[in-house]
Amino acid sequence: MSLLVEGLAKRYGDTPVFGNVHLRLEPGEFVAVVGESGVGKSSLLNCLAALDTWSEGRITHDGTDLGALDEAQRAHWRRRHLGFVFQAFHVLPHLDVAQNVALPLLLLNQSDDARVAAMLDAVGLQGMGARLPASLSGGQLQRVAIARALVHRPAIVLADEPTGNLDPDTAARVMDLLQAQTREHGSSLLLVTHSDAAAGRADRVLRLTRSGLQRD
Ligand SMILES: Nc1ncnc2c1ncn2[C@@H]1O[C@H](COP(=O)(O)OP(=O)(O)OP(=O)(O)O)[C@@H](O)[C@H]1O
Repeated sequence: MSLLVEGLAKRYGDTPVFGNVHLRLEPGEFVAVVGESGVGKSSLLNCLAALDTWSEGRITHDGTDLGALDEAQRAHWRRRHLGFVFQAFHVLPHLDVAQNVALPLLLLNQSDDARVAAMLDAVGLQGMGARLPASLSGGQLQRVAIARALVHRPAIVLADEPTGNLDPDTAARVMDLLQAQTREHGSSLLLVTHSDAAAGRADRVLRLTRSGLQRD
């Protein structure tokens, strides 16, 4: 069930962003991607999530060539295999906490209130399911986002600067949680970060430059 990236290149129009990116993300592995601002880390993550297209190369997951899927098939692949955590949380403001966490299961026709409640417990938000996001702190919102990214037990969790908006203590607690939860579910975790503290927790740290992705 590894995610394999071979010779990936990304351009926006005629402007190259990165090229020659190779990566094998193994089940259960935690990889951090670091790199200068603007080098294309978020663009790479969007390619890995099949949210954006790439200019050259191949991404395969468990033998499925993501580039060969049409839009509907990509969406299906994302729903089934992927959890995504963003710096800006991206919880839906008009849904309550439990409804936000339940969303991936709903989209898979696998609604499971007990699983949602267990996930809220696991991230320390027990009893807060009926609260609206506007009434939560940044750390609490990021825990909602982590619960939502993991509730459907995805094989791959992609996290783009998930602690970027949090103070150091809250960031450390959110990272503890993200690591514990991905470990418990056997998910691979790919984390894009500017934080040395967050990167230092990873099994491997890779640096993205214009010419590829290398061990830091
Ligand atoms: N949709 C787009 N169209 C054109 N250029 C884009 C687009 N998205 C990003 N870029 C450019 O591609 C480059 C890489 O951007 P990206 O956000 O992936 O970098 P990053 O490494 O994640 O940066 P940061 O660490 O600051 O978040 C930047 O020069 C950015 O301006």
